[in-house]
Amino acid sequence: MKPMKISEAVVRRLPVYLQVLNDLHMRDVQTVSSQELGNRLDLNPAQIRKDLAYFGDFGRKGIGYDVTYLIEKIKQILKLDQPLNVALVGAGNLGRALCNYNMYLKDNMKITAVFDINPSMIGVSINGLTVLPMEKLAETIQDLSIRIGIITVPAAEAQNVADQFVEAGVDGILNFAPTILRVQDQVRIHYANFTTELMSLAYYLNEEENEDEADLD
Ligand SMILES: NC(=O)c1ccc[n+]([C@@H]2O[C@H](COP(=O)([O-])OP(=O)(O)OC[C@H]3O[C@@H](n4cnc5c(N)ncnc54)[C@H](O)[C@@H]3O)[C@@H](O)[C@H]2O)c1
Repeated sequence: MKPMKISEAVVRRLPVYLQVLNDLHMRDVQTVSSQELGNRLDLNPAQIRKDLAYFGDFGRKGIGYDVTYLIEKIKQILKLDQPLNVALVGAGNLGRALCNYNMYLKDNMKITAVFDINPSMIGVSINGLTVLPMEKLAETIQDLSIRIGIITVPAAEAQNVADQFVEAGVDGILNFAPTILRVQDQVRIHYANFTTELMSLAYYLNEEENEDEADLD
């Protein structure tokens, strides 16, 4: 059977649901209503019911959703019901911070290999991971069945690293470098950008100030 096509907006909301559900699970909460989820996420409960109804009818009227079941179901949909190995290239300031964080082990995602081009970084241990030379990239990606690559190198090097990731066989790239990457259609690229987020936030702050100024007139 062909997998169901889910809208990008829903795919973006599912990890947010998962975070809240994991938090409830840690606190031994067994069931949650769409109303409670809506309050926590500042989302309309009807939107949440609609999103979750996509995948079957798992809410029970008056009782809500079984937290453990919903976690498992969302993980299945996000394909996080099996380990997702991730490689990172660029063990500099940002790369090291991401390795030290090393994500949500409970969600099956893990940075399993780190690479750098700088000889003085090779062999350095970061949170239990040894920095490997770029020559080992293709082999390691194959051996560890790595599906996603993270790029934390300077912008001028990002395309070169993306090409090496694609050549090595990854299916997705998360790029932190401030540059647009060109890759084959079947490889998906997502961008994470702290600076542009701050810039757009600044616009809204100014807008509020402008409104305040207008109120004073
Ligand atoms: N998206 C964000 O929110 C965000 C935030 C901070 C930094 N950044 C970006 O992340 C990138 C890294 O920033 P940083 O402060 O960690 O830089 P950094 O200089 O500390 O680290 C970069 C690392 O990449 C390595 N490198 C360079 N070229 C390489 C190549 N071809 N192959 C493998 N490794 C290579 C370097 O040896 C170095 O260790 C930059 O592009 C920066 O603009 C993005």
